[in-house]
Amino acid sequence: MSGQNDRNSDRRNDRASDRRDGRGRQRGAARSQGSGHRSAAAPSQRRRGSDPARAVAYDVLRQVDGSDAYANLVLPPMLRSRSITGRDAGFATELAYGTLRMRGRHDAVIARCVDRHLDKIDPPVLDLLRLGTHQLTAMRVPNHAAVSETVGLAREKVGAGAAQFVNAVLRSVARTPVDEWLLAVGDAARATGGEDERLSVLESHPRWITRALRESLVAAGRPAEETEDLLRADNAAPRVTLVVRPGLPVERELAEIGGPKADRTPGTSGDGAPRSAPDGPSGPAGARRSPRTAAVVSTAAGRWAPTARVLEGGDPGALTGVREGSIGVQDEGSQLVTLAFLAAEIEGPDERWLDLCAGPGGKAALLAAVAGERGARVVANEVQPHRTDLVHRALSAVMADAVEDVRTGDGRAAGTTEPGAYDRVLLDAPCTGLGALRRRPESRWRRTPSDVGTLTALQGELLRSALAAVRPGGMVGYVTCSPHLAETRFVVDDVLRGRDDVERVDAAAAVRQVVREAGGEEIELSDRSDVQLWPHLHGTDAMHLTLLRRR
Ligand SMILES: C[S@@+](CC[C@H](N)C(=O)[O-])C[C@H]1O[C@@H](n2cnc3c(N)ncnc32)[C@H](O)[C@@H]1O
Repeated sequence: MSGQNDRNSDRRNDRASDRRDGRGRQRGAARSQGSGHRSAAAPSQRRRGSDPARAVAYDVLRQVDGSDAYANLVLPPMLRSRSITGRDAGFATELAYGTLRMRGRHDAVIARCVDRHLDKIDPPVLDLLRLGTHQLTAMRVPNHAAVSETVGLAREKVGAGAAQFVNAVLRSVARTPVDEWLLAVGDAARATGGEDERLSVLESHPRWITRALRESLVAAGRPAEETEDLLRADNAAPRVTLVVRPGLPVERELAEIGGPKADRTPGTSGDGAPRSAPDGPSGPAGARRSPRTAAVVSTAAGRWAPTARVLEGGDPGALTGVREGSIGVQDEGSQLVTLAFLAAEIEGPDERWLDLCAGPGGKAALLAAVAGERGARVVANEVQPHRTDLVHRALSAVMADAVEDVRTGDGRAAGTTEPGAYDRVLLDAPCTGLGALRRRPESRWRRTPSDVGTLTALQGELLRSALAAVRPGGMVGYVTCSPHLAETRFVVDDVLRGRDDVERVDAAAAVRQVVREAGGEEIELSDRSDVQLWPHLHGTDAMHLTLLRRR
């Protein structure tokens, strides 16, 4: 298209975008003619320039790229400070997180529309191209709104010259239908690197991660073809799951979440009626609707853990229970492995438990809540002082008797300084987090294969320490939120090699017991004694659990 045509088309687009709101939704005639609701702000204070939601997404991308920030830590306060709420907040979140997750695929598309290597494009300009490409290929934003709003943002952020470049590239992206783009970049990737490369580009994962996930799936007895489902699950926003910490909630808090977990009598629905068939009137299997209507948020029972409630609507931050700590936000897989660790039986006293790597305290709070019920005590240890503070906060609602100590220390020393001092030790090890990629949109691009080597060395040292800190007959739970074989099976095999004072315990049986007692559906696990959960199969993070008993 000639420059003149581009400019004419620009003007047409500008006119078109006048009749649409920032999301690309058609505005009503009265509204666009100015007779609709207007803000009380003076004209000079009304929106000028770029759309605030897109501006937030851009600022998040810049902080992630320029300051190594974590998107999930940067975005919520930014939305709050700019008073962006409701659908606008939802749009900004999908745009920021989605663009970060799908960066690999978007870059493959952008690369075919520019005449230079992407390294040669200024990072802020490249981020604008990614934002525009995400709207054009992965969101239901009309092409003209996606282009004109992103170009408007570009004018504001990087100047008119670079905005022209953004305009030209995004128009080029918009000219080809999405299916054709996917076919083109997929075929090109397959031609250079085979099926792994095609999947990696289309599902936007670094190739080494695709390979590692496929190997872990196959080792867990799953078909290699499931890799695609797993990668797709990493690209979907996870549902928010609450943990209702046992023994703590009072009636008011249960009412706030729209239905007490106490109603989860095995074999009945949430209101005590017989359980309906999966996907029957009560919704998907296990998702029983609450009978209460005046709740602050709407939730359904989790699929596996008796403590889990899946958020269906509302802001968990508005819950008294979340503010006071009797309810938390926690992946259901994390809840399940923690409860399974506690369900595995040990002989003798079961009174003193250690959480060796406790920060920020999600599992420690669940451990301590159960400890309160069982008359046990928890010591929570964390190496980073600022994360120890978070553990203190997470434990704020737990019965004081249930928490013996919260301390800052190197978990590798526990086995030497406190040998045989605990009945149970949970090691939720620092790991690559490859099992929680859906939660941390940028992390797949930050992690490198060399992280695996560094972390596995640390994991091995921590596991040796955990095994020394537990008494003979006591239980160690080795947990990671990574399914990478090097961080799971190989670390455990390596530590146990040549030792006859440790036996493996059937973690799968412990998980099944928790699920059964909660009245959940049958859980699909491999026939191994260790447990690997999967986002595409279980709807949880890919948590790993190995249980080990000291002889
Ligand atoms: C996977 S996170 C634990 C998550 C936590 N269990 C929860 O559920 O909230 C691992 C933690 O181990 C901590 N860590 C790393 N090296 C450690 C060490 N040598 N000793 C103790 N903690 C360590 C990290 O700072 C991080 O907070």
